[in-house]
Amino acid sequence: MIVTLTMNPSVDRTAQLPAPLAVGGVNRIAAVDDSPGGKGVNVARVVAAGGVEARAVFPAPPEDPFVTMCAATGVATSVMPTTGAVRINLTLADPEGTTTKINSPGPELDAATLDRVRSTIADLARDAQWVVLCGSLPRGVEDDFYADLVTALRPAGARLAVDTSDAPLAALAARLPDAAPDLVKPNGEELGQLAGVDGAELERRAADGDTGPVAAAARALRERGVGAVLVTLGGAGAVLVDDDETWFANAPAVQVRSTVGAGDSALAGYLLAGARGLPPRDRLAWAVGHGSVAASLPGTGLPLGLDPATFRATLRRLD
Ligand SMILES: O=P(O)(O)OC[C@@]1(O)O[C@H](CO)[C@@H](O)[C@@H]1O
Repeated sequence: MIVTLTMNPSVDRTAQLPAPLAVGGVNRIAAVDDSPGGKGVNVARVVAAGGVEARAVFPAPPEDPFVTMCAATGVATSVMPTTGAVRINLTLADPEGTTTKINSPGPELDAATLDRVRSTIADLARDAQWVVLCGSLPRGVEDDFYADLVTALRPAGARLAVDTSDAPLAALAARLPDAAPDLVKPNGEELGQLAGVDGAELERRAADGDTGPVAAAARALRERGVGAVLVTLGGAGAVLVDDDETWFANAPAVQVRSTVGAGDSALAGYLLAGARGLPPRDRLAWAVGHGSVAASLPGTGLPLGLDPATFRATLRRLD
């Protein structure tokens, strides 16, 4: 089983604009769609659709519309009861595939909810292959919540993945190697935050076809105890450092409609390939295959139940 934790789930509201966003102007919406989101919820949905048991853990009021939306997807959930309504994250999507995301802070969590989350995750970790800690931390949660969880869950034996950004990511980086996860899935900017280098420069170089600096930063993280590093670079492809191998995959040519959920789908693809015992190059091919299909779908569109025969990534070994 793969367990995901989403501390700050969201109703993902996608507003389709008929023309590119006019900042400072009046924008009219052509269509609106709501779907259940939050990184761990997305990962669990893709993993379950790929045929591997998954469970999404998140705090929410039991009567919140978000809980009903999640139930309708069929994904198994453990809802940690809270009182603050689940946030609404807005995506402004234009016809050229540019997405502007406006994420809300989310409701504050109290100490009792945090205790419940910790003990539920610790129980589930005993029977899980992976526990995946995902997304931003809402108010009331200390920045080192994920770093503490990695340390606390280590004896349970499940492998641990973290996909977060900004302050919680910086807190994790400051606690390496003691709080080193088995997998991190940064984008270029987040890799910079983790490795203490300029992430914008990593992204610029990768966009120019030079993935050497990304690979070097990812390898440096392995030297600080992180098991594997899956770096998603959008249209510039992806890099995986895993089992002492470094691989690059180009991004398959797709018409990009919305990148929301593409990174989560890539992470799920990696986990699905791993569940089949496939080696690093295939784990990266599956990651890129799932990520690129997600990017081709509107809103928080997820690749649910893909045929691996359709994956088109070109892979190159970098070491
Ligand atoms: O605010 P966070 O927790 O960093 O990210 C939340 C979010 O942007 O991540 C998912 C896409 O990765 C969306 O479903 C969701 O709206």
